[in-house]
Amino acid sequence: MTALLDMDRLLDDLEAGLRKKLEERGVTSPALIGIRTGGVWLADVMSKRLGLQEPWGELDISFYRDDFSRIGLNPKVKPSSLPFSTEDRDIILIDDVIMSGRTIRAAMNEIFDYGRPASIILATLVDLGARELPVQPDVTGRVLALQSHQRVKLRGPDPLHIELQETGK
Ligand SMILES: O=P(O)(O)OC[C@H]1O[C@H](OP(=O)(O)OP(=O)(O)O)[C@H](O)[C@@H]1O
Ligand SMILES: O=c1cc[nH]c(=O)[nH]1
Repeated sequence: MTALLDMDRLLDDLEAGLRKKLEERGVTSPALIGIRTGGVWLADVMSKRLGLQEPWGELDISFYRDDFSRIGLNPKVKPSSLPFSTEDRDIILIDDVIMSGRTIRAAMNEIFDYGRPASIILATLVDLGARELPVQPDVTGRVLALQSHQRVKLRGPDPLHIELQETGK
């Protein structure tokens, strides 16, 4: 296990970036959605930091993954829970990590099944690059370049830490 980053600073940077983006876009009443599982604790933390009054939502994108027919359904999958319609809303979509972009592609497909949003701001705590789809975060805490055999796992919120994993490939 390796602590690669100052996690408090990372959260501060993500919050500051989000505040700036919301101001730029003139968004005053965003609806926040976290992607399970890594985006859920982060949605909770950011909702509090941004002082959002409305409950945030959780997306489980398992059914929307592009390899669903290959991997089938994990028994731990729970239905998504959005306590609001996304129709005409300004959405903050949040996740701990972005790499290929496939999770975000799946999340956006699911969001549109709940209604057509007015806009989406994508925020990720860590951006690993190595994109396979043209999906970029609007706000990110830190860009981190890994070697091809490395992966990271973010765990939070208490204690908030990042694990570096060697895949052996
Ligand atoms: O951009 P991508 O290549 O799709 O990778 C990003 C996703 O990978 C991790 O999720 P994971 O599938 O490991 O599940 P978890 O959130 O339950 O840890 C992370 O939390 C992101 O959701
Ligand atoms: O290293 C990685 C790659 C994708 N998603 C993660 O959470 N970590």
